Amino acid sequence: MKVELLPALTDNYMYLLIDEESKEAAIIDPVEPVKVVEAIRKHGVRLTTVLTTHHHWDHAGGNEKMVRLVPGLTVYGGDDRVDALTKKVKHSNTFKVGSLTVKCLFTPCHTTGHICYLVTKDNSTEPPAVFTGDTLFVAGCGKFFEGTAEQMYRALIDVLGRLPPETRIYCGHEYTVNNLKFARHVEPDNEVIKKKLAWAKCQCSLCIEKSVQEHAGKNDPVETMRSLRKEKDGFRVPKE
Ligand SMILES: C[C@@H](O)C(=O)SC[C@H](NC(=O)CC[C@H](N)C(=O)O)C(=O)NCC(=O)O
Repeated sequence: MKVELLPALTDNYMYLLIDEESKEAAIIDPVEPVKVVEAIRKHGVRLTTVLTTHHHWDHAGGNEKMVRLVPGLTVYGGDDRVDALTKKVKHSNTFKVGSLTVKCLFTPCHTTGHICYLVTKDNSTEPPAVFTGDTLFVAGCGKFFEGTAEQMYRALIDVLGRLPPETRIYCGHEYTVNNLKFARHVEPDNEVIKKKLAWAKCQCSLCIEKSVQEHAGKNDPVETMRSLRKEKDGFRVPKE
């Protein structure tokens, strides 16, 4: 299986899940459907499935447009409030996307109908993938908008915590640095947190640098600097 991360809005993530064997694909939380269409064209895949983690607008708000752009999609979700829902799922329900098996994990708390999707490939050594929406983030979890601490504990420890340790986790928002700063506040002497925070900050600046390098068409920071200076020298500030 292949997973392409598609950044959306300010800090959301959509994910394009591709079964390389059948070229069938699913999209998780397509809040920006036009970006999804561009990605499926780029990969030459057939999008058949929308996996909605929960009904909030920044996850399900693109569903109506998504089904207009790609007719015939099956839209999965665990809540009647999910836009364009065609198939309501419950805990442990399974279905296929090409040769991949998707298992629904009911993790109510952030919302009462929140579903995480566990994806495995049969007869393969590939590690599973789980799409956790707003239940689990890197170093944190979602707010308890419609649930209790008991429910979040169950979701994180009893459901997601029992997945094989090699499972790859794909969460719904980028909150890593803020979450780790809070973790450092809670455990100021924890060296693992300090190291992870330094790593996360570094990743953020690398991402920024990477997009600037892409703009400049260079893969070296000094060459990028040279190119940007030259570009700015000739830049006409647009009238607005
Ligand atoms: C309704 C929809 O917007 C959400 O539920 S988003 C998930 C939610 N995020 C926030 O409240 C914003 C947090 C802030 N911008 C940040 O960077 O941390 C959430 O559940 N956040 C978890 C948290 O720990 O804040």
